Amino acid sequence: MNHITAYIRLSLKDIYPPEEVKALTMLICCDILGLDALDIYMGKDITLSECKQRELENIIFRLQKNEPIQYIRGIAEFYGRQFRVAPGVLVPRPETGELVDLIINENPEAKNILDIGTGSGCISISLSKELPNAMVTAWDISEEALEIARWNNERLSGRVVFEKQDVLSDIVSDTQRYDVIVSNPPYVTEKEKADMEPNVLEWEPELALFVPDDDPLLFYRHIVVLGQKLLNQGGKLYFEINQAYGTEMVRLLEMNHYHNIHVIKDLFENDRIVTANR
Ligand SMILES: C[S@@+](CC[C@H](N)C(=O)[O-])C[C@H]1O[C@@H](n2cnc3c(N)ncnc32)[C@H](O)[C@@H]1O
Repeated sequence: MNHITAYIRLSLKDIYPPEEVKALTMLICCDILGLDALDIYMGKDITLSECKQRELENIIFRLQKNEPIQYIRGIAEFYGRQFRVAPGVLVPRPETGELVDLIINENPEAKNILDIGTGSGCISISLSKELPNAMVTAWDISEEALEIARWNNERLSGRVVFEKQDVLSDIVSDTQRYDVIVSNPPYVTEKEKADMEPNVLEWEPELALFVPDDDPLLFYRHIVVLGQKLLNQGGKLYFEINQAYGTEMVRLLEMNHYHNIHVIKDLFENDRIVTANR
């Protein structure tokens, strides 16, 4: 092991699990400092320039404060592309990539798609890239998120139209009709805060994460009602959900006259996606 990897591992070993320390070490050395992966594996001793040494110390300092590596880099990988991220938007998760994959496979001919709560734009931009015939609209309440999403859309040559909309408001202005509505809305209850990792709790935006304990389906309740107005007949809803509420989601959709309701498990065997037709 060279002295750079030894320094990184020693600095992080009390904060992150061993596998994560290994992954972070490679990412810092290769993707951020630009060192050669083979040199690192071979344990070749490398001397950093003064500027790179300072950069390394800054990264370690931020990681020790639990800042997500994606915010430190300003980049998160999602569905094969790099999205700009900053503390104003949620870091896209791999489970959300499964949602995108499902929509692409099931709706190759979709013409109009709406993404509610777009954050970095990871879902909407991926869909607009992968489904070139679809017009994609994306809403968020946060100006900060919309600014980052627009930036990602431009850099990735997406074709998404972004709108500031509060989905909880009764006067959502939209005359368009959609084949698909997708949403990964806030779904973590306040009581679940106790089980959350500090890199999420202390750094990611509350607005993107939390719902009241006494109304965990707050966003879904509004979106299923909206779906009855905005979806074409036979159009489809796709939700990412809190794993604790699969059964309640099915009941909510049944009560609102949706059919063909499916709950799909994620890579970790948790209820994570719900789909239904209008
Ligand atoms: C869980 S994040 C999802 C972000 C992104 N779609 C993703 O999957 O990574 C939820 C998003 O909903 C937005 N949001 C919160 N309240 C909202 C509201 N009332 N109306 C519209 N968007 C809202 C947040 O700003 C945040 O970007």
